[in-house]
Amino acid sequence: MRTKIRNARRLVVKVGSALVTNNGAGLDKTALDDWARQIAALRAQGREVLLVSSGSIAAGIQRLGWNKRPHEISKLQAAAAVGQMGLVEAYEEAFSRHGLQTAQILLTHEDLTDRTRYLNARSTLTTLLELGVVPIINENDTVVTDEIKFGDNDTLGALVANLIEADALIILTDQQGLYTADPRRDTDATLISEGRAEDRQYEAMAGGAGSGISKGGMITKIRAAQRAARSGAHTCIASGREHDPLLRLGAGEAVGTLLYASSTPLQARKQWLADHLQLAGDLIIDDGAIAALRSGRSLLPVGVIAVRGDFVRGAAVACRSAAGEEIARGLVNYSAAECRRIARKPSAEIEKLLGYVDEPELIHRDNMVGR
Ligand SMILES: Nc1ncnc2c1ncn2[C@@H]1O[C@H](COP(=O)(O)OP(=O)(O)O)[C@@H](O)[C@H]1O
Ligand SMILES: N[C@@H](CCC(=O)OP(=O)(O)O)C(=O)O
Repeated sequence: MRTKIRNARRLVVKVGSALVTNNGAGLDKTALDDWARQIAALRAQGREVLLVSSGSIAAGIQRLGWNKRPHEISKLQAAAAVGQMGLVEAYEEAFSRHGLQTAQILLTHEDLTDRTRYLNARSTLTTLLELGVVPIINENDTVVTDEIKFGDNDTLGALVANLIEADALIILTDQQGLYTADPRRDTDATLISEGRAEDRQYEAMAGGAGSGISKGGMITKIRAAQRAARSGAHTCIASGREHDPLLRLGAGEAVGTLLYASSTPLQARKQWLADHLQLAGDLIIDDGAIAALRSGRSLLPVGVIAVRGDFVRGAAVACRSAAGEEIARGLVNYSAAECRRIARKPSAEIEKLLGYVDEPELIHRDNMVGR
């Protein structure tokens, strides 16, 4: 089973507040340096890594000299804004020692539920990965209110894993992994080595957060594993305080708890697309495009003969033959008006025709499911 992590090419690593801030004592730069070293080594093995890091609120509270976590949301948001500065600065410094550039990404729930923003976030992240940059992701605490908060970064880690179709989500925390009960409360609790992410028995074992500075606890990690599994990503929960947890997991060592997904990323994505798509329009495609789609390739504007309906970037549309047969469906990268302007044209002309280029494909094969 651990070969699943050894073979993972694209990984999301999530580190929690307790680890990042050494239980609220301020940013633990030694720990940050250590993760940066391990992530640089994983990158050198040809893997792509994104880091979801908590710690802005805890770091801000410490920077502002407050001795306890405030209750007012606006004060927490202010602390997050102050702390985030220090957080990204520390990561930038740590990764630059290994010749790696970093990028700050702040996301809200709405960014990942709105189709257009979803595609924008996805293309920014994949472009950063192509450029060899390590994205450092956190929740955008400045603009969130209760209803649209992820609420914890375990959920954010899983949504990012879904967004960029990661092979694995590694959650580093202050325990060795998932125990049969909260080890802070039950000294007889034993470590679970592995199981199916979807197995409901784990929810009953998991309790809330272990310290005043963390939010989620183990239950949000179990739910994150269930969510990550929906796009075929396997989740590992392991201690960030151990020696080289990321490298050992990458080498296939049985560290922490592995909660594996039962379906492959491709099956999971196709299932998601098949279940979720409410069609907003049609792209009528020529015989060349039909052949391309049937052999699993992306749809390019040059193969589109006509556009029906009125839709926005990110909407679900059907790709049909001139006779009306549905060949595939997927999430379109351009609005209906833009599609009409670039239909029948080579992708190289998109910029000239629209004044900008989002993607060379009208529908990327990763966002498409054949009928
Ligand atoms: N079954 C369990 N196994 C392990 N830890 C658990 C369990 N139930 C609750 N916990 C608690 O979850 C804590 C980790 O979550 P949390 O405090 O939110 O950390 P993080 O900041 O890493 O997200 C542990 O310190 C532990 O006390
Ligand atoms: N955006 C917040 C997230 C807090 C949070 O989720 O904490 P944790 O449960 O430790 O991952 C911060 O950076 O402080």
